[in-house]
Amino acid sequence: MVEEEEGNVAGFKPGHEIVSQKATYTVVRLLGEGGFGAVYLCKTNNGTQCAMKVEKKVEKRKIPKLKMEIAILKLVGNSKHFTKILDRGKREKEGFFFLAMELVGKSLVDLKAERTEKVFSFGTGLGVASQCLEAVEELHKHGFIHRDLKPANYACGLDDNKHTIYILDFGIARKYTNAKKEIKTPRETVGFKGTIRFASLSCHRNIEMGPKDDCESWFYLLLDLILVGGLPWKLLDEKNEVLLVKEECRKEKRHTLYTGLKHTVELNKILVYIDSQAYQDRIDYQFIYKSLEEICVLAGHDIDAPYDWANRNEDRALAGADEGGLNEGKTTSRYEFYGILQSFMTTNVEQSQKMNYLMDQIKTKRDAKAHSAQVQYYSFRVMYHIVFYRYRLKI
Ligand SMILES: Nc1ncnc2c1ncn2[C@@H]1O[C@H](COP(=O)(O)OP(=O)(O)OP(=O)(O)O)[C@@H](O)[C@H]1O
Repeated sequence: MVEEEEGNVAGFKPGHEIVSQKATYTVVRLLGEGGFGAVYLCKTNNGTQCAMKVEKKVEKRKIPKLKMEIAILKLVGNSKHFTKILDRGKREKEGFFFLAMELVGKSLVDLKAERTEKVFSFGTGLGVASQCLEAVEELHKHGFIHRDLKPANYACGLDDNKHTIYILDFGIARKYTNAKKEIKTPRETVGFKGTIRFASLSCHRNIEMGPKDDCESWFYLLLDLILVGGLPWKLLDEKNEVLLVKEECRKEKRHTLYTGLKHTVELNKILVYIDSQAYQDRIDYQFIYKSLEEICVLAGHDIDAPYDWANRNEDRALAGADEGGLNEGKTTSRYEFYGILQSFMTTNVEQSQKMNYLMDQIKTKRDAKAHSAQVQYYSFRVMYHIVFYRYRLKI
């Protein structure tokens, strides 16, 4: 995410207790870290598990990001695609805010990375994307835009909810309507918010974002779920270079958006519709759902069929979450090391994918010299993190 990066709370070790008026939460392990905090798998005193998001109190940040998350989760209530709030509060002395919420499963990035092809099957991709949009529609209905839609910010549910997709992380969401439910007057210029790969054209151009910009990011997300080669700007990191490719994909290079995909004419109609919308426009979500369904039918799939991961039993949140993780001493360090390593690998799945891509290029002898330098760079980064954490934890 491109924004200020500080205030992480990633220091809780397995066994650490967070006490609230409602319950005592024992940290089992780190689930992930983001720009503003960390998320832990916790156990309550009655044995139930939950996800605990923690944000360090930072003087500079007058309104904690968690406040926005809590406000949104409260607003949407029991909506299908949102995690339920279990507890929330502030630990004044330790200087952090927390939000205990319903535990969900793996993120779409993790689920995709588990597949040999590194993308979902066409049917799963379209079905999942349709649910992702339902979540966004709900958010828009309540007057908020997300501004950071990407596969990492969606996850599948656990157990009976494996077929449900949840939207996560409202840290940079923004209210786009006023108290009278009217659309706010757009600001003259705005700073870049979100993630370069999934950012809308307006976001790149510092233009006020509305619901249609979430939809544009959602469309990139849909392609990211099913495109074997990834989005055309996948290997670029520089904001302006990415914008240039996104613009080209609206003109002479439109076909490069759909390399290897079927039913591209129908898919492209969705993007044409999204691109035709303006900041203040009301989105016709039904048109998009119907289009996705029709594309599925054309491709011989059922949009509601079980997803690619339906028959897998293990869940990331629960894997390795046994009592051993709470032991003292060396075992604790080892678990912590695995937790950190896992979280590093999770947050760097994109880099791993980049490495895989580069390795393929080398195998096919395309520009081998340049690519092997990049592979060396990424391998070095992974090795550095492993050595650094082993040294820090003395294991
Ligand atoms: N309810 C949950 N259950 C299980 N895992 C979760 C839950 N909420 C978040 N996570 C995981 O925790 C990690 C960090 O979550 P999240 O993106 O919400 O944090 P963040 O600090 O707001 O990050 P960002 O930098 O994107 O703002 C992700 O890997 C996510 O999948």
